[in-house]
Parts: sequence; C-alpha cells; structure tokens
Amino acid sequence: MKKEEVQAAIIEAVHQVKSTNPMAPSITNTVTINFVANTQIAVGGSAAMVYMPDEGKTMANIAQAMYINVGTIFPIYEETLPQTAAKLHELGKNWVVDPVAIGIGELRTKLLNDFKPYKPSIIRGNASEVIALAHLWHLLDHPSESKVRGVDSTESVDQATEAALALALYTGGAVSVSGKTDLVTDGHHIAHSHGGSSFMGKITGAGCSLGGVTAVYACVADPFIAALTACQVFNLAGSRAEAKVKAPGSFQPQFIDELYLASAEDIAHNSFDFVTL
Ligand SMILES: Nc1ncnc2c1ncn2[C@@H]1O[C@H](COP(=O)(O)OP(=O)(O)O)[C@@H](O)[C@H]1O
Ligand SMILES: Cc1ncsc1CCOP(=O)(O)O
Ligand SMILES: [Mg+2]
Repeated sequence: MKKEEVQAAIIEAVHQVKSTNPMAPSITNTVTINFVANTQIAVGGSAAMVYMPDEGKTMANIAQAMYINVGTIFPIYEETLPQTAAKLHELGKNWVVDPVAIGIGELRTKLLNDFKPYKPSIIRGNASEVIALAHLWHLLDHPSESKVRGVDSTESVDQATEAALALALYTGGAVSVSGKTDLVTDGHHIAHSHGGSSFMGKITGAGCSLGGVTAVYACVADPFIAALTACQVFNLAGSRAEAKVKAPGSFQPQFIDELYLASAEDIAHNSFDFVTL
C-alpha cells in the first residue's frame, strides 16, 4: 500500500459516510455521551446509545459497526458487554473498543479481559490504556509497570508502539493510539497523524469522541483506514478550531463545526507519515 492509496481510501471513506449516513451505535460512558453523539453526527454518521443486553445484541445485528467504551460501567454491563461483543464477533462486524481507565476496579478489568477472544476490530485509547490492555491480554513478554491513573495518559505515544503492534497482530485489526501525534497500525503499516490542539486535552471526551467517529468510519472502511480517517479529521478540525478560539469552552462547539465543515480532500491531505513494516 502506498501513501497515495491510503489518501484515496480516506477520501472514499469520508464520501461514503457523508452520502450514506451510517449508524454506529455506542455503549459508552455517561460523562461524554452527548459529545460522542454530536461528533458522530457532525462527520455524517448517525448515533444511537444503548445500555441493556437485548439492546446491545439488537444493535450488533442491525449496525454496520459499533462502539464500546468502558469509561463508566454499571452492573448490567456484566451481561451487556460480553453478549454484544460475542454477537459482533459472530457476525464479523467491525467494532471499536476504548479501554478508558483500564486497571480501575474489578468489573472493568473483567470486562476488558473477556473481550480478548472476541478480537475487537479497532482498539482506540491513549498510550497508557493501550499499554495496559496489551499487558492484560499477556501480549508483551516483559512485566507491566502500569502507570494508569485514571482517564489520562502518563506515557507517550511512542512508548505504546510495541503494545499497539502486539495488539494489532493478535486481533488482526487496527490499533489507534492518541496523543500529541496519533499512531495507527494494523501490525503491517504504521501511520502517524499530526495536528490537533492542546485544547483537546483541556476538554473531556476528545478521546471518547475519536472512538465514536472511528466507529462511524468503520461502517464503510477497513479498520486501518477507519482509524486513520478519524485521527485525520480530528487533527484537522482541532487545528482549525484552535485558530479561531481563545479557550477550551468555546473550542468544543468550534471543533464540532470544523468536523462538519472538513472536506474529504483536506482530511486526506492533513499531515501524516506512513510506513510499511
Ligand atoms: N497536546 C495535544 N496536541 C494535539 N492534539 C492532541 C493533544 N492531546 C490530545 N490531542 C488529540 O485529542 C484527541 C484525544 O486524544 P487523548 O487526549 O490522547 O485521548 P484521551 O482523551 O482518551 O486520553 C486525539 O485526537 C488527539 O490527537
Ligand atoms: C472523565 C471521565 N471519567 C470517566 S469516563 C470519563 C471521560 C473520559 O473521556 P476522554 O478519555 O475522552 O478524555
Ligand atoms: Mg480516553
């Protein structure tokens, strides 16, 4: 795959989403649920948030792709999440997992551990979360020095490269690691997407919404292209929004506007590096 082919695939994914309005349902946290839905809608997708086991399985049946984010969990998720993941795996649908706050609490750890056999098509998290998931799934041969302290990363994207590659090779899908520069890999290629804004770390939900938008593109594109397209549109919209505002409060609505306004060509030509391994 050449960089020009990647750019052509990004343009195609953006056009497909804008013209078909695909639904990427979510089971996601209660902190950022509204922002996730609004960003999914801004790029041309359709949002539907569910909680219950029968809802998860129904959505797995009718959706083209789905998003599961464990940022806030409830006892019912012990039923909802494994049943939904099993159904998505059985049906061969693309689905995105964001292992928010991995390491905190027994239920979250159990839920993330139980996803392993269902091989999520895209794992999206910050560096610390991606490293912690690779350790939880025993994919790294050195001991864990877990630095997860909540929802924010304490490690750099570069430090998560080995974990991202190990996860991608295990799932056969893609892994998307966010930070100042984002890394996307399918185990055979690595892309680094540039841009964004420091204000994205000053609002809640930049990562969660990146996962939701990744699921929208996963309705129409393969996991690597879907994950990279989402990073590209976020980095472009983040840079453009930052240029127009002074502080995080006004950054958030401006960012949604820029997601909505970004053209397929501009998204594909936002700065990124691409290497084949
Ligand atoms: N300092 C930064 N500069 C540019 N973009 C950033 C910065 N911090 C985060 N982002 C962007 O914000 C989004 C969420 O990333 P991140 O903050 O790592 O996720 P999370 O909220 O899950 O920890 C990504 O699109 C990422 O590129
Ligand atoms: C603050 C918080 N607490 C539990 S989930 C959540 C949202 C995390 O959002 P993001 O990972 O996108 O910053
Ligand atoms: Mg996050």
